[in-house]
Amino acid sequence: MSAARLSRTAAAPPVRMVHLGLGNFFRAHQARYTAASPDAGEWGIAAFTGRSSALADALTAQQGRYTLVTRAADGDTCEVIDSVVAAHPGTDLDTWYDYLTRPEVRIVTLTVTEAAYLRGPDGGLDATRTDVRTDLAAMRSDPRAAVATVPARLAAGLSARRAAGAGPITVVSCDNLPDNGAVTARVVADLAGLLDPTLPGWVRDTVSFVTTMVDRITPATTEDDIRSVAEQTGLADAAPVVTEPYSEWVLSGEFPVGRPAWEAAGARFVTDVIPYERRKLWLLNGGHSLLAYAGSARGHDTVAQAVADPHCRRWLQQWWDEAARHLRLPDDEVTAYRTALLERWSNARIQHRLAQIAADGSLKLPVRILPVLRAERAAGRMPTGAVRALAAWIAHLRGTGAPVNDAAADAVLGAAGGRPAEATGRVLALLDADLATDDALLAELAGMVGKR
Ligand SMILES: NC(=O)c1ccc[n+]([C@@H]2O[C@H](COP(=O)([O-])OP(=O)(O)OC[C@H]3O[C@@H](n4cnc5c(N)ncnc54)[C@H](O)[C@@H]3O)[C@@H](O)[C@H]2O)c1
Ligand SMILES: O=P(O)(O)OC[C@@H](O)[C@@H](O)[C@H](O)[C@H](O)CO
Repeated sequence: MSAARLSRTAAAPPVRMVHLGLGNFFRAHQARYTAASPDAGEWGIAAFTGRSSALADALTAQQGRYTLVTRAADGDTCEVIDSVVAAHPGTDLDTWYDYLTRPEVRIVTLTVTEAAYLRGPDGGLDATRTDVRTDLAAMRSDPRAAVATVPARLAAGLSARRAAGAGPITVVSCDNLPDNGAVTARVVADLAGLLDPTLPGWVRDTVSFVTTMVDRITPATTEDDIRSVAEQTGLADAAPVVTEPYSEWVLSGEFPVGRPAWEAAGARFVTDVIPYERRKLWLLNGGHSLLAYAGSARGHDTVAQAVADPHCRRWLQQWWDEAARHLRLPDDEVTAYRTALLERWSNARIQHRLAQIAADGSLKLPVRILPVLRAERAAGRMPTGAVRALAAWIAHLRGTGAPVNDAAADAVLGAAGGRPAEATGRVLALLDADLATDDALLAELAGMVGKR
């Protein structure tokens, strides 16, 4: 007998939120918080993929519903999430503009990866990029053009909202970037200013950019996951999501036109998100990046395998000791987070691939590792844990461990070849020109790269 399909039995909530970056994390996190809020019946989400239609088609066939599998070390819990009421391919710009011009649509959330913000060396939009220039030209000839980049989709959508008089809206970035609200505001304002000098002022007065720290380890779905969901639930779900039990969402900023009661589902609203963000970006994401390069170089495929390796675990503790010195949080809170991380990562039933985490190191290491490295060097110390993470990444660019998949592959691969002493200097200069003049650091780094 074939399994029953997932479908909606009650009326879908009205669309009042739009999401860009329909993938696994959004479905394990923001969509789950929304579904678990007491006012879920008022807040439906229309979600867009980056470009492709595969996930949008699969979800449309299930009326947006999907199974969220919370995978603990000792078993699974399956629940059906129904806050996503429409799923669209990212290329469907007509529908994107349609939602953004509706006054009842109050929130846009984002999980588009670090690379999608298209920042230049000064942290603002890199307007020299071909894709940005192409979008800009298209927007100038048609305000509802089929633009491709995330800053252009946001700026064009907001411009259409202004033209429609649809009023204020809140944009919530849920990507792993420090101060992600300000980053989003900056790239949108930069693009808006190039399009129409009056648009940045309207955006500043009308659009609230909220900063968030998001945490829930959510790997890519496998064929085994799809089979296991059918066995456990008796329902045929083409697009389930597997996630860990731990979940955290800390937000800071205004929602002038309302939001779901996410706090009732466990989210926390604070005035300063920075300490939480650093704790997570340095300890979890920085630790992940270290394991992605150093662990895959030792032959491991998953986080759970790497963290079970005493060498990797020692390197991790060394990195955490260095990072912890610069966190503005009570020691016991940091210790508890470290303990929780080891427990989370040791859950071998979560198959989090090191190759997935290894992608885009050129964008991740500056955020996850370099702030600690700089602070340690300024204090006159040589932070071996941070240097090891960087050295393992450079070795990965030179062919060790997980395959290279990086938004800046041409530049970093070009710099990483040749003798370790010169290669390390060239690669570091791409990340931070000042650090690349630190001779003691370069010698330490080249020594570690040379050993691999
Ligand atoms: N997976 C996790 O454990 C996790 C946890 C915390 C935060 N995040 C954040 O969420 C992001 C997405 O993770 P995921 O697991 O959902 O990945 P995913 O691959 O399942 O989905 C990513 C989504 O972003 C879109 N996208 C990718 N590049 C884009 C681009 N350049 N422009 C527009 N859209 C683009 C994709 O098309 C897809 O819709 C991460 O990069 C990270 O910033 C993920
Ligand atoms: O999702 P990315 O590619 O930014 O980073 C990979 C992992 O470090 C990340 O997904 C973590 O699992 C996540 O941030 C945990 O909350």
